[in-house]
Amino acid sequence: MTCASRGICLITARNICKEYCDASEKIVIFDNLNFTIHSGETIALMGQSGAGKSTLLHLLGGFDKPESGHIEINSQSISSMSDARLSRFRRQFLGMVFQQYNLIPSLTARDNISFVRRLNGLPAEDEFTRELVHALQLQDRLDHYPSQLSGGEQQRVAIARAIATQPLLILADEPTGNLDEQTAAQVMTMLMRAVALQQSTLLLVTHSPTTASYLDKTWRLEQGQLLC
Ligand SMILES: Nc1ncnc2c1ncn2[C@@H]1O[C@H](COP(=O)(O)OP(=O)(O)OP(=O)(O)O)[C@@H](O)[C@H]1O
Repeated sequence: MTCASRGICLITARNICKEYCDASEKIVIFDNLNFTIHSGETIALMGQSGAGKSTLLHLLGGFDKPESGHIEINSQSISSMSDARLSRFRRQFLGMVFQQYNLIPSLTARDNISFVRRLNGLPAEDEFTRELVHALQLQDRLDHYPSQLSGGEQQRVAIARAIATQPLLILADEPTGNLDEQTAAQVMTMLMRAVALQQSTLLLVTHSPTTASYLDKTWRLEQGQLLC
C-alpha cells in the first residue's frame, strides 16, 4: 500500500504479524500488515471496537512488539531497539496519548506536563505551553493531582503532555473520547495547530467522524487490513 507522497517517509511497517494468545485461544490481530506514513501526514484511524487500533499504536510506539515483521520510524528500526534506546527514541520523537491516559499519579497536572519537557532539556514552561494549557482549559487545574481531576480533565492533561515537547510523531488513542462536543472541538483545534507548527505527523484513533474530519485522511482497520 502506498500513501500520498508528502514529505519523506517517516514510518514503514513491513509484514507485521501480531497475535495474542491465552490458555484457550489465539487471536490474530494482524497477518502481514504493510503501510507507510509520510512526514507531516495527519491520519485518522477508525474501525470497529476490537479491530486492533490501539494494538497498532502500541506497536508503533514500541510499547509492544510484533511476532514478526519490521517497523522503521525515522530510518530507525524500532522492532530491534534495546529498551534504553527505545526510551531515548520515544523521549526525542514521540508524543503518545494513551486510551487510559497513563498520567503519573504522584505528580500534579503541571508537573505531568513539565516532566517530559525537562527530560528533553526544555524549560518547564514557555509561551507555547502556556498557550497549550489555556487552549485545553487547564489553567485552573494545574495544581491538582490526576485523582482530583475528572476523566475529561485527565484526558486533556494527557494531550498537553503528549504535545508539550512538540514531537515529530504524535500517536493519539481516542483523545476526544471522554470530551463533550465543544471541548473536543477546542482540543482538536489546538492539537492541529501544534501539529502544523512543528509539522508533526499524527496518527489518531477515533470513533468520531467529526474528530476524523480535522485530519488529512482516514484509514479504516478491518479484519487485520488497513483500508486507505
Ligand atoms: N494483552 C492482550 N491479551 C489478549 N488479547 C488482547 C490483549 N490486548 C488486546 N487484546 C485483544 O486484541 C483485540 C484488539 O484490541 P485493541 O485494543 O487493539 O482494539 P481497538 O480496535 O483499539 O478497540 P477499541 O475501539 O474498543 O478501543 C481485541 O479483541 C482485544 O480483546
